[in-house]
Amino acid sequence: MSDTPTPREALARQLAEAVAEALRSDLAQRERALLVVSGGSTPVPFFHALAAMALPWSRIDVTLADERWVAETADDSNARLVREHLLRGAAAEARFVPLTSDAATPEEGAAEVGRRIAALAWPASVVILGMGGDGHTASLFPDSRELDLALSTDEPVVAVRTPSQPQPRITLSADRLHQAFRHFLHITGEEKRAVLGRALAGDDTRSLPIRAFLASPLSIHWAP
Ligand SMILES: O=C1O[C@H](COP(=O)(O)O)[C@@H](O)[C@H](O)[C@H]1O
Repeated sequence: MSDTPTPREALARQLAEAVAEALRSDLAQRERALLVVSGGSTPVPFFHALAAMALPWSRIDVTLADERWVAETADDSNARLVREHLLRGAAAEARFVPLTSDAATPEEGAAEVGRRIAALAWPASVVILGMGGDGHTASLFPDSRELDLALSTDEPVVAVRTPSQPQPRITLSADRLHQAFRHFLHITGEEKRAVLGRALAGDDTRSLPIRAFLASPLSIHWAP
C-alpha cells in the first residue's frame, strides 16, 4: 500500500501547518488564542492533522462557525465532529465552546449562546470557513429566512430557519466571522471550485453568501 497522501490529505496537512503557525504567532502576543472552525465533512482530515500539531492547547479556545440545533450526541452535530476528530490527544486540552444550549429552539437559546461567544477573546486568531455546493458558508444559506439579518447584525450569533435544511440552526453572524486576524477557506472538489469561481465573478451575496468573505484577505485552500 502507498504512503503517498491523497491531494485532500496533503491539503489538510498544509492547512493545519498554516493554522498552527497562525495560532503560535498569536499566542506569542496574548495569553489565549481563539480558533473558529467549520463543520460538515470536509474538515475531518484537517482536524486530524491539526490535532497532531505541537501547540499549547490549554491556551486555545475552540468554537464553531455554525451548528445544527441538535443534541451533541446526534450524528450531524458539528460539536460532536469537533470532539471526535479535533479534541483528541494533546488537543483535548483545548477549551471547546459549543453553540447550543438546553433551550428547545435556537431562537430561545441565542441570547445565552451569544453571551458565551461574546465573552471569548475577539478578534479570533483564525476563522476557517467551509462552503457548500449552494454557496453557503457557516449557516448563511441562500434560502435562510434570516440571511439579511445574519449579514448585517452586530449580534454575535443568529438563529436561522432554512427551508432547504432539515434542522433549525445557529450561526455566527457575518460581522463576528469577520473579526479575525486570519481567514481560511477550506473546500474540495470540482463542484465547489466552480461555485467559488461564480462567487468571485458575481455580485449577488444573497444567492452565494460566501461572497460576504471574498472582499477581505482570505487564504483559499482547495484540492480536487
Ligand atoms: O452545513 C454545513 O456545511 C458547510 C459545508 O460542509 P461540507 O460537508 O460540504 O464540508 C460547513 O462549512 C458548515 O459548517 C456546516 O454546518
